Amino acid sequence: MARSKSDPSSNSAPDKGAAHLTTLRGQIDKLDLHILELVNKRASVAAQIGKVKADQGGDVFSAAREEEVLTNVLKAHEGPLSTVTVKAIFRELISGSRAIQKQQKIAYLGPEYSYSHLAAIQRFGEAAIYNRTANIAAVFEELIRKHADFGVVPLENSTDGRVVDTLEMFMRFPDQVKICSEIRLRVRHHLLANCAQAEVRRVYSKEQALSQCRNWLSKNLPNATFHPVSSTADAARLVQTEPNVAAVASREAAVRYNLGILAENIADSPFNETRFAVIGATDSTKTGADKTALMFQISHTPGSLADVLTAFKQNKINLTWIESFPFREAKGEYVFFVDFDGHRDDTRVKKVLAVLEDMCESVTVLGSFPLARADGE
Ligand SMILES: C=C(O[C@@H]1C=C(C(=O)O)C=C[C@H]1O)C(=O)O
Repeated sequence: MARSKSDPSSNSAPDKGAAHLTTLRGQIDKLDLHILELVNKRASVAAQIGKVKADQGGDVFSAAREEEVLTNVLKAHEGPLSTVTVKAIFRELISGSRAIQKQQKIAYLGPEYSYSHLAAIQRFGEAAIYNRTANIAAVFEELIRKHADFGVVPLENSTDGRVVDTLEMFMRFPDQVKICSEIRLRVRHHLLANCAQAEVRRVYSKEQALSQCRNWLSKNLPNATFHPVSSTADAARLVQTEPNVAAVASREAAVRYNLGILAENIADSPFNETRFAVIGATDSTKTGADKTALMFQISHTPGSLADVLTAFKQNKINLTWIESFPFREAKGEYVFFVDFDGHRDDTRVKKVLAVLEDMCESVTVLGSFPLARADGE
């Protein structure tokens, strides 16, 4: 159809707009090529670093150096991109740089898209190889047999507390694995299904996830029954196979199993976070903002725990976590797990460790590692 003079599409404003868009897109095309050149230059330098490490026998993954890289970048960052976006970009740049040196194999508690898998991807990015295992013990075993370079295991959840299976494995292999990094993952549970909410009769999820959403589920699905399964991702898989069922699982599980999200963020507590440990053959070098994880066993006598805690107090060391765990080999005795601020190379940490060596029946430094940022920070 021919355009008349009164046709608004014929006036010059849209033409100008279109021309402006072409100019701006031209700028983006140029910038993209420049970015591409720079990221590949960065990767070439990382490859050279890899050669130096191969000659000197250094590890490909350095949690301390990666923290330094991220701190430098975030300090300089002024927007307009969000911090989350910048972190995601650098996570993948670093992931690719590691893979150029040597592709890292990461063992995690499966199945795919479990929260352990999401935590592992948050730490190691898309360029790593991920090996899922059926249980937490197998993550440790994969590492000890050198089938994996690193393992990712859950330590504690803000709602459910400690993860017993992980602590038990540290007790079983006290000297064979070290914590080299920690990951804080915000756990966001969603209700996933391929039917309407009113049609849901059964809800599957991991026991802990069902318990973390208990109030929401009973209020919003009064006619449904709740069934614990081995993982949230497995629950999502089951939804594909049965009618009128839903799963409590992650957004990523919804994408993987092609399910709709009926309700978002259904956990009863708005803050739900799981802390994971990255385990490897060695721990991390000092960054200046570090934590140390320790496991110790004390005699079953009055005041022995108080004496240990006093040693921390006297050296002005802040404890960030403490858990007691029954020691299987001696009835009534306990093993304690503590996390505290500082690196094992710090003078005051060395002092407290020396005191503990004298006081305790056994002391194992599980590792020093950079303080994790909160998910999204
Ligand atoms: C390049 C290095 O190797 C790895 C990759 C890093 C990066 O891409 O910046 C940083 C630390 C290492 O995990 C390095 O050690 O500097």
